[in-house]
Amino acid sequence: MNIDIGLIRQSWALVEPVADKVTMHFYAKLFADYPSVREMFPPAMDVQRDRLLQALTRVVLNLDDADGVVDYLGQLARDHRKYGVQPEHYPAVGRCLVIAMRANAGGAWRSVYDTAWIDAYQFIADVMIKAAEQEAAYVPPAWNGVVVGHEMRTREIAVITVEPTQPYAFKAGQYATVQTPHWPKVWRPYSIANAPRRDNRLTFHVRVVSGGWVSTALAHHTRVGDTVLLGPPRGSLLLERASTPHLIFIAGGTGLAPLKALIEESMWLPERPSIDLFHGVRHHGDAYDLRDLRDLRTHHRRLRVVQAVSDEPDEWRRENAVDALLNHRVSLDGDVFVCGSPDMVQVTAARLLHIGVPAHYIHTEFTPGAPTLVYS
Ligand SMILES: NC(=O)C1=CN([C@@H]2O[C@H](COP(=O)(O)OP(=O)(O)OC[C@H]3O[C@@H](n4cnc5c(N)ncnc54)[C@H](O)[C@@H]3O)[C@@H](O)[C@H]2O)C=CC1
Repeated sequence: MNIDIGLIRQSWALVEPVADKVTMHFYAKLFADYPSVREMFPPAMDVQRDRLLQALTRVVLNLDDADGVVDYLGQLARDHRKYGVQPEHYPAVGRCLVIAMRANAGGAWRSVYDTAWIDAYQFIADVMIKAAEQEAAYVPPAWNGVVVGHEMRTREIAVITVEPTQPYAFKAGQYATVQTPHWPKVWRPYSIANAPRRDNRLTFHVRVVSGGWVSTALAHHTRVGDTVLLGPPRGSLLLERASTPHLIFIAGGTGLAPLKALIEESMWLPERPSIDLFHGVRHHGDAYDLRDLRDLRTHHRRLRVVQAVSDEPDEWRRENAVDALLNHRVSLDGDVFVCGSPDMVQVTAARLLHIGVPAHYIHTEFTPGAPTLVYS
């Protein structure tokens, strides 16, 4: 890696305080000079701008960990295949990025920064192009899926089953990004709520988020027989992270989805772990999956399911999932998997640490520095 890390960091420090302006400038320049690139992006660019910023920040901060940066860029490239990114797009992006940084550095930009960024960007582009090409040999950029099941479990939560038209290999606990024909180019991640099945089907738990384009389209404007696009499976909330015979699963709302997949997978293990699942919802009516969870219990004798209700005014015992765990005096002797909103995950992990659960027993999808997932 032939990059002057010192110059990159110096120049980044100049533009980081105005990073929002840099990204706006970058996209304006890119779309003005290369209009055909515009159609690869969604109509509203806010989420996309944040992603570019997160990615750049991460690369700049980690340049001295060459292996880590290469892994990260490779993943980024594989994720970008579904947007239709081609090798010829990279020089355009690199050129506009340098122009945008220079224009927003308040006159302090030096010509040596140009050279440093051209070298750094060449390295980034080489790694990404190679990673995308390697994967293209055996994995499609996206999968077509037919909706084969659509059930409104509450007014705001749909359970949707999709059958990809080609084999879709994933691990229990992973998520897929989903695009509906209602919102071309807009992708949102949803956890797959089942372990891999012979019928190749994937089930998603979709809660309508206020103002959420994809969640509204999927829940309210999608029917059996409609098609969606699926991105490749991602995520590391996997059962292989666990090492103990007793597992504790703490789910908030539709954060239940990946944990349910892990329960299904655990049923195939030669030595089934015992599992305590605490599912927190705000109101009784939000307990959208009780029937399926009861069904799972009849097949998994070592599974216990506790439904906790946190915001019901008439409930004598209002508790979230982690309160319920403590109230049930469960022995905290095993791996704990937590999934829900980013706040819920953070608060729950902090409480678990506080009550003495070792950090290496706590598993979440949100790792520091990783881009936050937006389920809307
Ligand atoms: N649909 C999916 O595939 C997945 C969804 N998620 C995320 O899970 C979340 C689910 O949201 P909803 O269903 O609306 O449920 P919600 O977040 O409104 O509430 C579910 C439960 O979590 C508790 N909770 C919420 N915030 C908390 C906090 N800061 N501290 C402690 N407890 C808290 C609530 O009291 C309630 O018991 C969303 O943020 C979604 O993005 C995460 C993974 C997968």
